[in-house]
Amino acid sequence: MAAEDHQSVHLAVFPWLAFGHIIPYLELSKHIAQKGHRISFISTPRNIDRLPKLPPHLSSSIALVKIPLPTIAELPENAEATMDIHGAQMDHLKTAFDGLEAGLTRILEDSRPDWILYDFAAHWLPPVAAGLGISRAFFLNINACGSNDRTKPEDFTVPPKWVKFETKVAYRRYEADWIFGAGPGNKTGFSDFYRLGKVIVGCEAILARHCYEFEPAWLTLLEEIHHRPVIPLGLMPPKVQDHTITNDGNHEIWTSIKNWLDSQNKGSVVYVALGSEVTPTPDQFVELAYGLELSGVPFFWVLRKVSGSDPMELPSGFEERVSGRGIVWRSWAPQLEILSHESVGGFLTHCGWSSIVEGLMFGHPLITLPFLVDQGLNSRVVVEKTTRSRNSKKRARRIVHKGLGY
Ligand SMILES: C[C@@H]1O[C@H](OP(=O)(O)OP(=O)(O)OC[C@H]2O[C@@H](n3ccc(=O)[nH]c3=O)[C@H](O)[C@@H]2O)[C@H](O)[C@H](O)[C@H]1O
Repeated sequence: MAAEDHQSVHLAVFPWLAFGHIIPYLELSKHIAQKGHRISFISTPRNIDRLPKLPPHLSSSIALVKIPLPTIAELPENAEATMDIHGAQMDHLKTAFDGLEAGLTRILEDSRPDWILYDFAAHWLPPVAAGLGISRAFFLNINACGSNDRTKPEDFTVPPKWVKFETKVAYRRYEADWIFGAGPGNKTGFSDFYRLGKVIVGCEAILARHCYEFEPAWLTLLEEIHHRPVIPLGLMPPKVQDHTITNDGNHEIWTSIKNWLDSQNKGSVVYVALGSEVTPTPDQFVELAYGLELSGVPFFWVLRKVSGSDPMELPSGFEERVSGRGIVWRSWAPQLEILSHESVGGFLTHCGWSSIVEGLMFGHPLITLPFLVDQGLNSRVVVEKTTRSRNSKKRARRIVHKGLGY
């Protein structure tokens, strides 16, 4: 709603620490600021410093507010900026995130925004905001089917009993076990689903990075089971220029990557990336390397540097054997730029929701390799939705762009 139709409102925006959340939250903040409203975008200093540059005309409407993450001995120095953490360290990161409660409460007490837009992890936030008279919305930037809670692993391997429409979207048993393993075993004792349940119960509206054109059933179900308005925002396909993480020496990086892509045949390269939170086990990692080697196709593999776990060694002689045909990239990659290059012809993805949207917006065939959280569901939803039609590439592009009226 444009501000001139109503008075301008002030929204505090508080995403989870991974860039798969931060980027869509920042995109949404820009759309809202564009309508004449004021934003306080809150995250840790390192994440704020790495945000893509704001468009000059919005910089006065979007305040970037830094809130230092409490230091936890078990966490590497810049854990939230790189997400190069795994297993128990993710639990420690969520404990550190919970340690932001006092600082965020002070920010809200001082600035008194009209609304706060928050993410799945801040289970403690709704009562704090309600106590200050601040209205609350939860921005669900994962697939709508990822938010339906269950109570034990086996419940996850079939669609929930309250789903009345035909679907095969459910977890594999190993994915369901991961969810429970990430829950009771972790330091804070909260599983992601516990956090999700608390933030949904505590909000007055759910904004969803989704659109009825992609699939209406889960969105409608969300409203029915949570008895709250669900506002689909569309799939929010980002613009390349709005996506570039700053101060990572981007221009030189992109130039070197582009030169290699330019040397490959059109549509020949498989782009391989597992988002900002996934750390494969050493065995999974080696299997992925052998798979790429045996495929015989050119590839660009974004390889997560892992801290605090077993060394992730590539099979001996791997890089020599694939030299010239495959690139192993060991730091943050300009993903959107790479996906936009004409030499890329396929995307092997962990099925993080942002990566799926980005793969679909360029009409790339997706090779789905889900690992955790909602990724298994995202994989099944995409397969269920985009393989039905004859020309799924065109349909995928159309759905993504129609979703936000692009
Ligand atoms: C939403 C949810 O949060 C997490 O997202 P995660 O960061 O892992 O993955 P994406 O959602 O693809 O988001 C990753 C984002 O980082 C960008 N990127 C990543 C790596 C890189 O080297 N360069 C980049 O530009 C990428 O373009 C995308 O925008 C969980 O997985 C969850 O499953 C997912 O649905």
